[in-house]
Amino acid sequence: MKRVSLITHPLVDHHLCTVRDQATCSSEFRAAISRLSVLVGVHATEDLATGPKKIQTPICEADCRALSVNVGLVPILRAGLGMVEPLQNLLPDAAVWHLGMYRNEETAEPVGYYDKLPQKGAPNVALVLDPMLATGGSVDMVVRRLQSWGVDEIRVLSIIASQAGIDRVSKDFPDVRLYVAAIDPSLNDQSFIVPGLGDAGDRIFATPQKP
Ligand SMILES: O=P(O)(O)OC[C@H]1O[C@H](OP(=O)(O)OP(=O)(O)O)[C@H](O)[C@@H]1O
Ligand SMILES: O=c1cc[nH]c(=O)[nH]1
Ligand SMILES: [Mg+2]
Repeated sequence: MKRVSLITHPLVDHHLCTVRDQATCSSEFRAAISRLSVLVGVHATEDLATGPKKIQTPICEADCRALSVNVGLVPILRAGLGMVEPLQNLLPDAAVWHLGMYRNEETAEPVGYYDKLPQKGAPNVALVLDPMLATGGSVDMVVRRLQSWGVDEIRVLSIIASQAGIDRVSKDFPDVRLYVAAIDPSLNDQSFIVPGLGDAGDRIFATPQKP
């Protein structure tokens, strides 16, 4: 099983230029995040289980295949919201389970602030959505929560990950698969990804970024 998939595609390269560029406005940033999410999402779903399904076409009966697993989308608020619609377009029947989390600015440790997961009804496969995987602390917390909920298989979809974040999540959760459009080499002293793209949540929602 491949644990970390770096999606390589000319369109990934092209749209990464847009999201990295500090001159990109918020609406163009959202559009590029959406396009990148589709490219990552197609790869992250390419081996989902399917089963046979007979379909009556206008001409005759056809032997088709349909998804046989229950897939849930788990965006990490806020920035993960930018990846929901493109993934819903690929998986129109998927439930969306929101988890709210922000990083403490001094410690970069994640702080949970929204979690309404019910007791039961965990999906077979959860696709965790967050454009940025920096220290890996937020994803670590979310994976633990989803495991305690009873999700069988967890896949993390990010646009930009740091090498340190990937190493941390892979070490802590060898069964969790990661799908990313870019792996950046380092973190700065505020635990922002370098070169990265800045604060994804602020750029998606046009809220002022701290210098
Ligand atoms: O890997 P980590 O070090 O945990 O960092 C990544 C997290 O930080 C960002 O969220 P942020 O705290 O900026 O919240 P926001 O999405 O509301 O802007 C980002 O969207 C991830 O959730
Ligand atoms: O580089 C980073 C790190 C965390 N969150 C972001 O939005 N960007
Ligand atoms: Mg943010």
